[in-house]
Amino acid sequence: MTREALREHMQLYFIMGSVNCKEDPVEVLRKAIAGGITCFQYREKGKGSLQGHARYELAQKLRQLCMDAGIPFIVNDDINLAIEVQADGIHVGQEDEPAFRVRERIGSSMILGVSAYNLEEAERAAQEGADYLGIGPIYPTGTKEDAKSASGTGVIRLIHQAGYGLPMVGIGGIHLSNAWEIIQAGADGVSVISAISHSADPQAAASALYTAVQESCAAQ
Ligand SMILES: Cc1ncsc1CCOP(=O)(O)O
Ligand SMILES: C=C1C=NC(C)=NC1=N
Repeated sequence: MTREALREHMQLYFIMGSVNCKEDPVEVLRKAIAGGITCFQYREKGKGSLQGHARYELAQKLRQLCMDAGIPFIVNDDINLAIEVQADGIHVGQEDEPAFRVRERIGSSMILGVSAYNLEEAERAAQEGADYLGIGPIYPTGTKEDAKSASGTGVIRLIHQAGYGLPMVGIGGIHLSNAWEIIQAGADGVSVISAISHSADPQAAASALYTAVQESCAAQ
């Protein structure tokens, strides 16, 4: 996938695992896709997350939905699972395996996403061959227990101005009301968990977010 195609897919990047969903994760993803998400990450983490065969089974089902919809299916942290289900990509955080080692394992065909909290981490990720950056937490979030303190959109502006040219999304506490600020700061899109996964109507939530991002991009 070209960098520009990937940039397009970064517009509305939904992330979730069974822990983040009140109803069946497969149904939540189906509705989110119907609402217009442009990328999906399977992040099965935290208390009560699935392991072993159940984890693999769910990954396979979610991957099939993404394949049918033509959107990238990314796996968080679990490189073995990503390879096993032939995911389109893998996303790693700063406390996971170093990006350059992940790249060695997955080769150049898979998408490699890297989390960055500040300019220094973004710089290192760019040097180590990341295909896109996830910057955050931007706003306070209750979804990731060990999240660092919310940095605000300044760090997105800083990284955008550094001009690495990498597609990037903001993440952390992003909702309909603040999505425009992420784009205005220079990100190519927004990444959300609870704004969609906790919604009573994931399709409507995704659709409204997608429209907000589209309008913000047009205003840039
Ligand atoms: C995985 C992750 N990384 C930084 S914040 C976060 C959680 C984002 O969840 P939400 O969109 O519900 O705030
Ligand atoms: C922590 C994360 C930051 N950014 C993205 C896109 N995914 C993540 N899991």
